[in-house]
Amino acid sequence: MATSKVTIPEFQTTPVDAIPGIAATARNTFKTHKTKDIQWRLVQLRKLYWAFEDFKPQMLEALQRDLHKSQFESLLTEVDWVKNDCMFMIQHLETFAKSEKLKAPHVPITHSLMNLHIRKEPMGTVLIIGPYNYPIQLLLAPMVGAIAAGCTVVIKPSELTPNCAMVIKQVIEERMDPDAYAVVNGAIPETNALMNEKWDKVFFTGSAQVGTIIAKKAAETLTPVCLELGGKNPAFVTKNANLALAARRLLWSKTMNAGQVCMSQNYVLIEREVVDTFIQQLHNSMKEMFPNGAKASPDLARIVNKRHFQRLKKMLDETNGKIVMGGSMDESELYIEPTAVLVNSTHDTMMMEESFGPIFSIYPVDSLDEALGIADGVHRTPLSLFSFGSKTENMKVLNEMTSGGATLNDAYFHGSVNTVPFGGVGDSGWGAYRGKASFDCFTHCRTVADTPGWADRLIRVRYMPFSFSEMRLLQRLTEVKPNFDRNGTITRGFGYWLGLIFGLGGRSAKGSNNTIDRGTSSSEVELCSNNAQQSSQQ
Ligand SMILES: NC(=O)C1=CN([C@@H]2O[C@H](COP(=O)(O)OP(=O)(O)OC[C@H]3O[C@@H](n4cnc5c(N)ncnc54)[C@H](O)[C@@H]3O)[C@@H](O)[C@H]2O)C=CC1
Ligand SMILES: CC1=C(/C=C/C(C)=C/C=C/C(C)=C/C=C/C=C(C)/C=C/C=C(C)/C=C/C=C(\C)C(=O)O)C(C)(C)CCC1
Repeated sequence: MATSKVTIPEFQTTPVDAIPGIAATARNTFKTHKTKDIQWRLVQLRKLYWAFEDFKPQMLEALQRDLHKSQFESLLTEVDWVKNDCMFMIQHLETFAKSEKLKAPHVPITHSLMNLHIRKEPMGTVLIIGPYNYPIQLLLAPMVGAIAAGCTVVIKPSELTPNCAMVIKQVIEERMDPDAYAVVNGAIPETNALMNEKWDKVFFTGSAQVGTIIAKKAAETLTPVCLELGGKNPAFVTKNANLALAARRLLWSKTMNAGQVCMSQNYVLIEREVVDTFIQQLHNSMKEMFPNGAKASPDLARIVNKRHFQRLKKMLDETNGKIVMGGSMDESELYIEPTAVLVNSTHDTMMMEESFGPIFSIYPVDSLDEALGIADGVHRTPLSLFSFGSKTENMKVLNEMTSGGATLNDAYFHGSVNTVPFGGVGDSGWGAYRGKASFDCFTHCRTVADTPGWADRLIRVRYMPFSFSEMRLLQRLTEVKPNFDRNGTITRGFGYWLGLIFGLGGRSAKGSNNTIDRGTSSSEVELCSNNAQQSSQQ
């Protein structure tokens, strides 16, 4: 456990002129193909698991020094989190990495002899850039995915959490294969030097502003990127919500890591008639969580540095709203009390800026429709949203507004599970990771056909000179007749009525007797998810 006897080396940036060599080593190692061996990857993941166990005291101490993070939070959301990630990958890697045989309905009968399958191949050499708020988890969890996928990896921790950055460097350099994995420490010059290198994928977690710089630079070499960015996340609270529960859970979201959580709520849109009760419930929850006051609590983290402290203070100084909970702060300790501000304009600083701290606004509305309109105007594609209302109201929120992820009747619980996909939508992020999605994120799904020589006569139709009689045979085998007319309306053909009468049909409306049913929705084959992801995002 954390102790002040633990020594952590002083922060040192990596010399900029060493960076091309570090990237070249990782690229050359990938070319040796050694990281492609599944057993080799498993050994790396096992080593990482034990490194996390053995370096636990240093990690807990570093998190305490950088963010004043309590041991409880550090274990739950950083150290144990990554250990659990390692175990999940170790247990499932062989399944994830298996080639997928492609068959019907994805493959037409005419192509069934060509042994179509998807090979799961590592993308290559990847760069992972991390933020400061979860300096260990948000760097190492993607790295687990990259190791599992068979990539070589260079990681760049945030310079704002220097103790964590140095412990991570020590962990990787002492315990992992130095030719395949490396850590570069530094800030903008070092990140720029890294971005001048050619990568097979860049995985970035951080602000939308820096994410834009990274995406632009990566576009110059058509390098794919996964971006995990911030957002102005709304919470909706209606008069049908359990207000005590909503208050406790939304306060929880602003106390974990002192609200420095990209998916925590920025603002709460709440029906006017329950605003007072909700505020009262927030006070009750504050008393329960912090019986001696928030400042005295050993559990509450601090703001990472003076710049971010001043940023949050400015939001509170410039608001036209009224502080209805909290409001105290102490710069010498980088402490800000969990704070709620009642506002009445979307132009308020508390609505316009991403909080990324223990402060949030409460905005009274007359209806859920009004709330949805406001949220759409503030940020159309937030990273997360939360809805506290009746079942019907929660479904309305889900149906009418998108977000990277969402939780009903709670704060960011969808993002508190390390094995389910996590990511943004639109300008809150491109791509997803965690669980199998972490493996997919760094995997190229390569479709391969292996056409047997003896089948050449059967598939002669493709060769010139073309023959229309052979084409008619091909059409008979492959053509699927539509079960809809030119207006897009389903037509109920003879087959449908016959099926209905004999109790066989009605499940799907088939248009004509000639329809070849290849299935429409469900598939027996789990197609590699990365293909769909890549094409929808680039
Ligand atoms: N979607 C997600 O999973 C998460 C998103 N975030 C977002 O990250 C932000 C807070 O984290 P920060 O560390 O402050 O983000 P940041 O964007 O300032 O820094 C992230 C990384 O980029 C590097 N960097 C900073 N400025 C750069 C520049 N001009 N050129 C090249 N590299 C640069 C930093 O050294 C750091 O490693 C918030 O906006 C938050 O919403 C944070 C955590 C998780
Ligand atoms: C159900 C059964 C049992 C009881 C189980 C219980 C009580 C489970 C409770 C689990 C809870 C409350 C877990 C809470 C976890 C919160 C976490 C891990 C938060 C994580 C936050 C993170 C990682 C933040 C990330 C930030 C990011 C990405 C960001 O800035 O964007 C029994 C009693 C065990 C019996 C069996 C059944």
